[in-house]
Amino acid sequence: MIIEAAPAKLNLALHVTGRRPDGYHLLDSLVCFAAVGDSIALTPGPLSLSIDGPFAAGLSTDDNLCLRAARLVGGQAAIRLTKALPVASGIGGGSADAAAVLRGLARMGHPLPEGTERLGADVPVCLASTPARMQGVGEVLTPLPALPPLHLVLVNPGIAVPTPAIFAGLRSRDNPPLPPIPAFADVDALLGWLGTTRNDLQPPAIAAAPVIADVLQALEGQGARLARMSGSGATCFGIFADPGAAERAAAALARNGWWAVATELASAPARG
Ligand SMILES: C[C@@](CO)(OP(=O)(O)O)[C@H](O)COP(=O)(O)OP(=O)(O)OC[C@H]1O[C@@H](n2ccc(N)nc2=O)[C@H](O)[C@@H]1O
Ligand SMILES: Nc1ncnc2c1ncn2[C@@H]1O[C@H](COP(=O)(O)OP(=O)(O)O)[C@@H](O)[C@H]1O
Repeated sequence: MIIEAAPAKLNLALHVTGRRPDGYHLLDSLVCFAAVGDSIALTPGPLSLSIDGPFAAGLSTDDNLCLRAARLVGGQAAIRLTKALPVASGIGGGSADAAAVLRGLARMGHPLPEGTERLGADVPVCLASTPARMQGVGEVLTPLPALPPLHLVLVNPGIAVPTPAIFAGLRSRDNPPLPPIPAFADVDALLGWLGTTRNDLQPPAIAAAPVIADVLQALEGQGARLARMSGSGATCFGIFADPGAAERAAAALARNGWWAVATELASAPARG
């Protein structure tokens, strides 16, 4: 059996810089991955999918990105998806799962295909699951040096936010790109740089789901040095000073009935 982790994707900064004629938006995003995520297990055999884990109930086994990824390369395997991330939540769960299936099938002899952004705009960046600048509609990737260690809390208030509706709610589609991304010497340097950036999808997401503003305020109230939404929401992240502060904040925010986890950055996926 082959096991692949599918780490949660975080857009630490996300600028929307334009729109293509087909309606897809041009992005400029600093993307990294957390040490929390879904898990994929592949066993050689006829193609099938089973799903377990805390968020399994939100998903269908028919039209699932795991199966679409396997079909793209003609992979034959029984796929078991353990769904630990909330669905449709701005942390790339479906894209991370599809990328993990492709990585696993590559280990079984199916080379990684071209054009994986057709499965989902976040699939290319999820294939490497290491820090990157993501541009184009998600397919233009520039790998970045390792980020400084981060003490993160991820919080989702339990509402699924549909990505197309959030893009449709943008007031401005031609925003400035990210400033140049330096190699960050430490977390203070990263926080200083992040302070000059935004998530352009945050205002339309808050308009659609005002509880996101409550989540951000609650993260700040727990001492987050930066609180921001990831992707099209509704998951938000906080960057804390140390692991203890992150653990205490996650425990306090979970008492609101929210999904809240303290975590770190992911290490690069194992190759095998
Ligand atoms: C916004 C981002 C930022 O990382 O993250 P999430 O909120 O999904 O995590 C991604 O670009 C989302 O990626 P993903 O969720 O894979 O998107 P897709 O399935 O390809 O597209 C869903 C829909 O979002 C819109 N979309 C997506 C990507 C993009 N660059 N421009 C868009 O306008 C389109 O309306 C598209 O039909
Ligand atoms: N394996 C999967 N995990 C999550 N969502 C999936 C999966 N397969 C298909 N989907 C569908 O993709 C949509 C986007 O989900 P997801 O990738 O979790 O969003 P986001 O990138 O915003 O976190 C959902 O509406 C969901 O029904």
